[in-house]
Amino acid sequence: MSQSAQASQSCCDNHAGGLPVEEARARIKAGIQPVTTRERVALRDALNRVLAEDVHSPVPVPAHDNSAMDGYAVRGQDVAGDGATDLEVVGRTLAGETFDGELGSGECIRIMTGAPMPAGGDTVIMQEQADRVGDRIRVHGPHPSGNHVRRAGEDLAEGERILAAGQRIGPAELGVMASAGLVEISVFRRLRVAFFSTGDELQGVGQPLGPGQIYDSNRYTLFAAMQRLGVEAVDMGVVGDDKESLERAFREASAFADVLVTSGGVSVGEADYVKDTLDALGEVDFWKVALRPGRPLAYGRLGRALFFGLPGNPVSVMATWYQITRPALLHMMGAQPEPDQYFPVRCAEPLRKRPGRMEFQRGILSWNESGQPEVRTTGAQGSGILSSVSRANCFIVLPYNAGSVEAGETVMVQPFHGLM
Ligand SMILES: Nc1nc2c(c(=O)[nH]1)N[C@H]1C(S)=C(S)[C@@H](COP(=O)(O)OP(=O)(O)OC[C@H]3O[C@@H](n4cnc5c(N)ncnc54)[C@H](O)[C@@H]3O)O[C@H]1N2
Ligand code: MOO
Repeated sequence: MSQSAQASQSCCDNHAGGLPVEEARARIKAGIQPVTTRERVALRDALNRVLAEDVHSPVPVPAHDNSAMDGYAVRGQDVAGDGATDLEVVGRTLAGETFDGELGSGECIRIMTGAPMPAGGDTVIMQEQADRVGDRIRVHGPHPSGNHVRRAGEDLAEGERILAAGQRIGPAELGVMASAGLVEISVFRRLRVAFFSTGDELQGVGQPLGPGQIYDSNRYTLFAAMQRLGVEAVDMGVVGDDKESLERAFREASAFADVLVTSGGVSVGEADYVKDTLDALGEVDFWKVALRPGRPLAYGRLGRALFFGLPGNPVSVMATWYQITRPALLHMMGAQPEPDQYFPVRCAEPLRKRPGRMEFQRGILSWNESGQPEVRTTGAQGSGILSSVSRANCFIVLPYNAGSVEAGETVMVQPFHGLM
């Protein structure tokens, strides 16, 4: 069994507790057409975008054989033997210059890191290993031929594929394309993702809280997660807990957005109209996933837009975003699937869990005093305790049928690194 399969071990026989997480993901993926529209963008505008085609290097990188050290470029055969060798310094090359001429027997040049190798020279001796007296150096051998030389094309050969279509562009990808001298690249268009919070109790930051009110944090979490993902996030604010307001907002979003993400109002309470509104104006594909926190998630379509109705609890928003919505959006963006990142690690503390749902508890992964990796809980795991996520650096992923965990047992963790 793969680690991810272990992490998500077989669920319930019926789906009364909600659809298994893998099934929810697979169903969503099967119904999504990835975007195909391409556009050319300048390198710096490509951060977080998805490559629409393979990228090849038009030049070798590095462009020429060059020195990896500050020192002296020599002919390898001159310094291959044991014992001392005296060489005459016949020139000097800094990075950005070239040596005009060819090294003869018994000759060397002063060379700096990054400077092209002189014709005839194939080996570099670090200056710490050479004694300079006037125009001569004395070195003690042997020095292997080719030492401290970086070969032309050793990073990228001319014509080599640097990156593949579907790859997401981060700092390293931007840098490697710049190293090949690329100016513009072809990427898929950005997804436009509308989002709003529902709830009459919600107040915006900067406003005093009235009786029974709370600050709206979900729009901040979602905005940040969308920025990180590289979609165009359109904030539609807070929509009241009434059918008319919801219908108006749903219609508005479906007219311009590829995806609508809402938070709150998807449970069974008396002001929970999100699922019914989706049913009335679009179609509900499924409601309820067997994960915790976040079970009442509603998924479906609203015209041409995908719809994710995330539960209102702040931690449920984060769990459902990272486990369900984000992978779906990546697929829709044209991105290659990310490798599963679940790792077994010793759990240093007991964890409370009831069988039935796959749980994404918040953990702190670290090295203990004995030099072993271990995970600890962030403490209370209520779905309203958002600080449990900000204190964590991983999800502790507990399978459906698992019960509580004893200290010392092995659990699967999914690090936030690269995810959040
Ligand atoms: N009788 C039942 N009650 C509940 C069930 C259930 O199965 N039966 N499920 C619980 C679970 S699990 C969840 S999760 C929540 C989800 O409910 P909703 O999606 O309808 O969310 P709300 O009721 O609107 O809000 C829940 C909670 O979160 C707070 N909230 C909402 N929006 C925001 C926001 N933008 N920023 C910060 N906090 C927010 C809200 O005030 C509530 O406290 O239902 C359980 N109930
Ligand atoms: O499934 Mo809910 O998100 O536990 O609070």
